[in-house]
Amino acid sequence: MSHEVVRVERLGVSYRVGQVLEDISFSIEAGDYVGIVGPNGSGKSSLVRALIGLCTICSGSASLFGVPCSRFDEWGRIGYLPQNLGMYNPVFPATVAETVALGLLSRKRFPRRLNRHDHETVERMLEELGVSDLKSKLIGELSGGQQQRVLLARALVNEPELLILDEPTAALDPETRERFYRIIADINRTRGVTVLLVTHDTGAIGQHASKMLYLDKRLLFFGSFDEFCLSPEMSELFGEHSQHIMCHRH
Ligand SMILES: Nc1ncnc2c1ncn2[C@@H]1O[C@H](COP(=O)(O)OP(=O)(O)OP(=O)(O)O)[C@@H](O)[C@H]1O
Repeated sequence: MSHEVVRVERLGVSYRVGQVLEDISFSIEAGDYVGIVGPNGSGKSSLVRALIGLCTICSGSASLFGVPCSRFDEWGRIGYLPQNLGMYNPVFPATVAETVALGLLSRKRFPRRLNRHDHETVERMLEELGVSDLKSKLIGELSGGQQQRVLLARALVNEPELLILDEPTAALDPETRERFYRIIADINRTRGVTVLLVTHDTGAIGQHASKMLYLDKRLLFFGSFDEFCLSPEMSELFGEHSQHIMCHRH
């Protein structure tokens, strides 16, 4: 039985302004923790967004759990934490607890109602991410870092099999960032959840990722973390200093 979670073949992605990704091919197995790196504007967010149908695939193909992305609809198996913060208007009419509870609806069939067990699950997740005391506040009233924690709780509440995190720690203070990475590493190790992490945070990726994917419109590297550290091409592209920090801390 195949344990392939993501397969991408000769993928191209374009916006109205033109093509931003070309000829990308790789596959990710269940339990992998993949660090996606590359310069600003290299297409990292576009790649993960294409997987979940948020931008247009103009050539090639991509599949999730063996199903072409265009037909995939088991969204409860995926937790996604988008890059953009501050997307909630201060008067957006949802509390923190309601926002996290929304994450549970994707696994439910009609009528999509939450039961007592669901509410307990939400409480537990809020607790785990240290935001229980904020649960009755409107999501738009929180700081960027607090919103980020709540959105992570929403991404995790379903116990997803694939977790896609797009620069998740940008707004977090150092202590919360550490805690955040510990939680992700823990669910990867103990529950075998596959993780795709887009980040510029070289230290964190060195501590946790088992595989690396380096993009710059094209796929310039995909392989194990150790191969990445030994690659002279990556030293040149990534910068010896960044590569050293990353590899030294592993
Ligand atoms: N919605 C959009 N419409 C048009 N062009 C876009 C859109 N989103 C991204 N782009 C363009 O696509 C290219 C890749 O952007 P993307 O956000 O995928 O890069 P990234 O590697 O995630 O960058 P960063 O590290 O800065 O977050 C950039 O040139 C960007 O301007």
